[in-house]
Amino acid sequence: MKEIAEAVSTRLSSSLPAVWNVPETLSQAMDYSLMAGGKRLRPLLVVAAAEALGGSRDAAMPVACAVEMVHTYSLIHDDLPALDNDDFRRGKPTNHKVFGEAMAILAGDGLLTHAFYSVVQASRQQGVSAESALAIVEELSRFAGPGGMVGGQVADMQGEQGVTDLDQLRYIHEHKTGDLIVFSVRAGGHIASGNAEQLEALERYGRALGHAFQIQDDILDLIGDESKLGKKTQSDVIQQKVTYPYFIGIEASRAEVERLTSEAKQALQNGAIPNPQRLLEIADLLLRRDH
Ligand SMILES: CC(C)=CCC/C(C)=C/CC/C(C)=C/COP(=O)(O)OP(=O)(O)O
Ligand SMILES: O=P(O)(O)OP(=O)(O)O
Ligand SMILES: [Mg+2]
Ligand SMILES: [Mg+2]
Repeated sequence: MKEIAEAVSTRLSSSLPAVWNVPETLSQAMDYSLMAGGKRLRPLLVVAAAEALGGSRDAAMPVACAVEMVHTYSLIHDDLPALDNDDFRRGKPTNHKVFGEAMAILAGDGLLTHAFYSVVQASRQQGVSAESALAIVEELSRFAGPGGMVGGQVADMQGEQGVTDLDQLRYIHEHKTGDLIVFSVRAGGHIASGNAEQLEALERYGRALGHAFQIQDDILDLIGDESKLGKKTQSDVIQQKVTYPYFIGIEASRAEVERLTSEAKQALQNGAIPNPQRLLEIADLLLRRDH
């Protein structure tokens, strides 16, 4: 897993073609957050899902980088004063604290658009079929866009201002966090030309994993270690956010993370996925994560 994360970092750090003459500050701002020490979970899921179906790591790499670009843009914008107004992320000052708000907005815009360029490179450089690339572009727009992550972020923001019930909270989790995780595993499936049954199994895995992941994120915001997390805890309490622990308490939230983790693993065990081992390990790893 470390090896994959390193390969992703290497490719990400050289992903803007030199001939484009990108303004120096813009590429620095994009690089700053791309290289700030993320866990590379989503790229790992793209690669692991592709390999679980016998696809190649090289073919998965441009799409793995694309999802990390979208994820990174979302964190830069999430931290802006107009949204969560956070000063630290991954132990470092947030993008707007270093480059200013205007440049942070534009660095996010640059990452989002460049992600689609990177998906196309899977086809141009790695021989992923044009049809698979088209499916991946379609799903990236859907899962990251208004019907996906952006919609979830809007619901999250509106939830801060009004009443949220458990159903609405599930909607927020499903979209703001779950959809990019579902995208990641489905994209890996497309790279390996998976069939409908395989894509469905990967989606069910990703759905349960994404939900578990956000509940764990909310637990860590309450009781995690700031030095491990690299950001201030208690931000949900301060912003009066309604979270799983708020509704059902920490112990029940933990139990829910465990239940969802086994649900995720179960989804891979009906024989549709030939090599599910790494995906199963990732699920267990996330269950135990402390940052
Ligand atoms: C449109 C918009 C602004 C959307 C923002 C959506 C948003 C902030 C969702 C939160 C997702 C989440 C739990 C991130 C932490 O990921 P992680 O623990 O994998 O982070 P890492 O990359 O630092 O490891
Ligand atoms: O800042 P994060 O990554 O913990 O996400 P959220 O804003 O969804 O709490
Ligand atoms: Mg937020
Ligand atoms: Mg935030």
